[in-house]
Amino acid sequence: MSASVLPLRAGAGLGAMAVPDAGPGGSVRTPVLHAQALDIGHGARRVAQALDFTVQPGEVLCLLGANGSGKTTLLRTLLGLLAPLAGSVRMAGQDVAAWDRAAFARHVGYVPQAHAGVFPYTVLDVVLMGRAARLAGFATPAAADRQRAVECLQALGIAHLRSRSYTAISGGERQLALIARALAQEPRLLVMDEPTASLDFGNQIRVLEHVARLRAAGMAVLMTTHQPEHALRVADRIALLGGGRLQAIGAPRATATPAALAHLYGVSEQAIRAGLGAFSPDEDTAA
Ligand SMILES: Nc1ncnc2c1ncn2[C@@H]1O[C@H](COP(=O)(O)OP(=O)(O)OP(=O)(O)O)[C@@H](O)[C@H]1O
Repeated sequence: MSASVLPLRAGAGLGAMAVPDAGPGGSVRTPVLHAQALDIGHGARRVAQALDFTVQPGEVLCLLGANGSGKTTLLRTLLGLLAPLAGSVRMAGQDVAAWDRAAFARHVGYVPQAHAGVFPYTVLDVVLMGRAARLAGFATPAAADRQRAVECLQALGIAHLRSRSYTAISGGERQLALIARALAQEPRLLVMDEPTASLDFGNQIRVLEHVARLRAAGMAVLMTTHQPEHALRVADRIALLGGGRLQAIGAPRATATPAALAHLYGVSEQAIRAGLGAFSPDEDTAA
């Protein structure tokens, strides 16, 4: 993968109705995302309730939770794809439901869990779709957009796949293509649902390294993962979702303690420590 950081454009979101909020360091900034008293679920079925948290500019927030705890339901609610059962979601200070969808697509990029896809677009075409949010009306992508899409493919180490059909590449390659597509949007906030789930060890590390670079370039990232060691590696803050509540949110090593993870996943602390190995947080030195 290229070591280059994809530059972000300033002012991609809406600044109107911005609500200052205390971030992880206690500083007052306008959150990229702010969930307040949020209840989530499907139809009448409540999956989690009373969720309160922010994502700050340039912050990586990792969401951990057991299977079925509601991580995907939460992400889909934050993105306006599911209606909140109660409470609100604000992006850059404005309620998600009130955003113009084109402006929203410039503010937020979404990397869903990789799916097979139906239409045999080339990988480059799939990534170019990420540029659509930045094109006026029905304008077709310009050479600069194609160049940008290729740069995103290069950044994820899959430029060699550009002419291949999206339906005829592996699940891990599709995952990387979806990340490249979201990067091509140049969003202020990147929301990723288990981005490393189907990747080999090398690509998992590359994606985590890329998350760190995006953060350094000022992009906020909200991602779910089933691997606490990944969260401990890249997160500024970790949130634990379980039992229908946000059980904790805060600094990685103070939040994802063996005791908290044992409670979250329903296994022993000893098993957690063994599973985390060198990543096991030392609670005596937790920040
Ligand atoms: N479309 C749906 N309709 C009704 N219930 C759903 C729907 N999708 C998910 N659920 C239920 O909502 C709950 C939360 O599911 P969700 O997919 O958000 O969990 P998750 O934490 O992302 O799980 P995993 O880690 O297994 O991906 C589960 O009980 C699930 O069965």
